[in-house]
Amino acid sequence: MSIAIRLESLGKRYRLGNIGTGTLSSDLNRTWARLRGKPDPFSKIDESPEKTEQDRQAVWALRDFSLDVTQGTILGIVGRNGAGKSTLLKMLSRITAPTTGQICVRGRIASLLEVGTGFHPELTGLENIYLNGAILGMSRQEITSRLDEIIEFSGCEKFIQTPVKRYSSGMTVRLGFAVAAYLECEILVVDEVLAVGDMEFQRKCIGRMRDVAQSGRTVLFVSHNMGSIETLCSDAIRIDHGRLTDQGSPTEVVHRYLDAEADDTQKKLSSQTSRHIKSVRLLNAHGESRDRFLVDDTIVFEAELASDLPLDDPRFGFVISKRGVGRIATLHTDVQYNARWSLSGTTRASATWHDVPLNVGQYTVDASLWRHDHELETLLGCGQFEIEMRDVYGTGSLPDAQYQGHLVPDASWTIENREST
Ligand SMILES: Nc1ncnc2c1ncn2[C@@H]1O[C@H](COP(=O)(O)OP(=O)(O)OP(=O)(O)O)[C@@H](O)[C@H]1O
Repeated sequence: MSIAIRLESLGKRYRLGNIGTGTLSSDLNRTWARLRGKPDPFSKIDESPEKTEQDRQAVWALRDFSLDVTQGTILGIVGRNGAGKSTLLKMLSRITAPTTGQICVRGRIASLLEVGTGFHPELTGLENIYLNGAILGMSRQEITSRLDEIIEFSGCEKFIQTPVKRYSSGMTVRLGFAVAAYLECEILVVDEVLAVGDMEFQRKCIGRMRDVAQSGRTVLFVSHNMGSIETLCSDAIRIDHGRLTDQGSPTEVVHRYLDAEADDTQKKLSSQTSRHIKSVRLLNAHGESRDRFLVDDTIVFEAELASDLPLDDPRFGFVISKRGVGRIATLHTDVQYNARWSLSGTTRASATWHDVPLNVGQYTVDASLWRHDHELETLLGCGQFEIEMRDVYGTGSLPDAQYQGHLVPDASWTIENREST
């Protein structure tokens, strides 16, 4: 098989803006010092003197990145937030230029990155299809021959003469995907598109990406949804702090990634000095340490508690909060454990939350130990986890956390038609 993409020692450095000091006079002082070639009077004392000013104001989003992708591969790209995945795709799509290294690509690249990238908001859906086709170097006739497929896949036929700025984010993604997947290209680059849109749309996208790869084209696919990486991709890589850290079959790469993430959380916890709450772990129903779950999964919240002196009648609990929303639920011995207990030596306390009905999102866990009304210790954010989507109702329609709330209720409907008399 021939090589479709070759990346050689690729690197991307972003320059960071100078953050203000907080007062106008200090900002002027800093500028005056810089103009005279003097050191910044407000620099932090732990900044190492060997680092140049340029180093300090820059972040390497991707560094020394070399990779060959063979034609016809569906390459899954995993890595935590800020690892450098989008930067890689943006460089491939020529949205941003590399700072170092080389990109050799055989063929045209169609990409679907953030929602709406590549669309002109004032132009209609139809005009945008022609615009994107023209950017890929297709003739008007070639684009016209693909038009029906694109419009049908997008499901936007009624609105195809409407400016894209009036589209909902779901419609924009559907049209964006259709344009990227049906226009003539040899390489398709897709960033996190499945996070938007419903189950039916996801199925269609996955099917289409498979078709694209079967016709010998190459697909690069970034997702935080490990399930879709495993089912869709033929190969996978992991990026960590801008570097390529793993490569192999999707199942192997995903498992090693999840294990490393779980280990990392554990290390962070053990570096916190705490007197009583020694560690907090999240486990799945099989007792495996995890920080990603699906809607309706069972999650076990487990803490190791310690006390030099025996402690009678302690009170212990976990508070689960959703990022940007606040407290969502509490698991607490006060209300859920109906027996007396004590803390002596090391004690393991675990709360099993069955069929967790939390909607997609990122959650944090605080742990708190009390005795009577006296707070002994609270660890804020000592655990975190992510809930990923699952078709819990088997209807193909998913509740969107933004519109339908943060819970996925275990509900069923009865609808009866009464004869009108
Ligand atoms: N335009 C920019 N200016 C400065 N820094 C940037 C810019 N874009 C990205 N970065 C930084 O580069 C690093 C890699 O970011 P990137 O968006 O590629 O990560 P990612 O793996 O795609 O993350 P996510 O999964 O959250 O989308 C991060 O530290 C980010 O803050």
